Formats: sequence, structure tokens, C-alpha cells
Amino acid sequence: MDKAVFPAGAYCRAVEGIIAAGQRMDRHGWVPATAGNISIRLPDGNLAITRSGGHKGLLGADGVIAVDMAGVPLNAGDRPSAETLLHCQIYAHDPQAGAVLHGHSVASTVLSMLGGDALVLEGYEVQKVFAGQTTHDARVHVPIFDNDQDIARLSRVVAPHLDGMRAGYIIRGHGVYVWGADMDTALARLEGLEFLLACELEKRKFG
Ligand SMILES: CSC[C@@H](O)[C@@H](O)C(=O)COP(=O)(O)O
Ligand SMILES: [Zn+2]
Repeated sequence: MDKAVFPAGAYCRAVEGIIAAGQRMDRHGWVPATAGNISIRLPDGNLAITRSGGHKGLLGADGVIAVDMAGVPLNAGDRPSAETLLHCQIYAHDPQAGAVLHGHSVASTVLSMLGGDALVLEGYEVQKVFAGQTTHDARVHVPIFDNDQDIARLSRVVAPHLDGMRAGYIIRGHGVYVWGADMDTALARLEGLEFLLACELEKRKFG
């Protein structure tokens, strides 16, 4: 890809941010094997996103590619994340979204397989990491959608629920999608959500 189409340094900064995010997610154990995908919105409206199939904790610069908002690689032949459309959907829905993270934690996988179409988080101080939350004394709904290998079809199921989604969403038996205005915010929300999911899992173990 001709990186010169981007404002000086913007693409490189995005690649560095994605590599660092992958390492941080890997330290938590949220991107086992080749799981997870990570993206950043570029100043020209395109996206930098992880290439499909690599280990997200071991990314090099060639593990990140550019796609347009339809998920089409700018460099024909590049293979973006299999879940690119879910990233594009979030950016299209939320003009403030600047980074999107997807991981496969044990807690999100197990809790979502216990049934139900949402997790309700209540009473936790850390809920305040989510947009618009100012107190533990509130309920945060995290929707759970059934997994589907047809990502376009899955995105159509997610679409009507995106409005007002505060903490991201969970795909059953699969993992979480979280986003924020920039990578630091997205990572903070992911860490907050995963902390809360780990707490919920512990609570259920204790009955
Ligand atoms: C380890 S299989 C995980 C994949 O099927 C998928 O869910 C995933 O998160 C990573 O896919 P990728 O195409 O590398 O972005
Ligand atoms: Zn996944």
C-alpha cells in the first residue's frame, strides 16, 4: 500500500497503537491463538485493522493493513480480519468512535454460554469507566448476540441495538466488542468490562 496517501505519520501511529493494544490484550490472555481483532480510524476516514489470522500479541507492522469503510482493502489482495464488517459498522454508527477492540476472554466466553440475551452489571464502582456512567448505583446492560460465522448477517442482528450501547456487546461463546474515541479510551473500557465480567464469573462460582 502507498502509505503516502495518509497525513504524515498518521498511519504509522495507528499501526504502533494497534501493535501495543495487541500486546496489552495478550498480557491479559484475551487474544489466545489467532483470536481477536483491532482497528483505528484514520484521519482520511479509512481504517487501519489487523490482518486476518495472525497472533494479536505478536503483531509486526505487516500485521496491520488499511481498509475503507466498506471493509475493502486499499491494497488489493490484503486479507483483513474476518470480522472487519463489525468494526466498519461501529465506526459508521458512531462518528466519535476512533478505535475498536475485540477479544476472546474466558469470562466473556463462559458467561455468555450460561444463557440469556444480556448481562446486567450493577453495583460496581468500575461501571464508571463506561460512557455516561457516574455512579455504581445504576444498571449497565451488555447485550449478548448468538454467534454466527456469517458476519454480515451477525452485523444485521447487532445493528438495531447499537443506539445507547454503553459498554459494548458480547457474542455468545466468542468474545466482546468494545470501542472508544481513541485507543486509550477503548482499552480502558475493555479492561473495565473484562474486570466486571471476571467479577461476575467469580460471583456465579460462589453461587
Ligand atoms: C482463533 S479463531 C478466531 C476467529 O474466528 C475470529 O473470531 C477472530 O477473533 C480472529 O479472526 P481474524 O480474522 O484474525 O480477525
Ligand atoms: Zn473473534
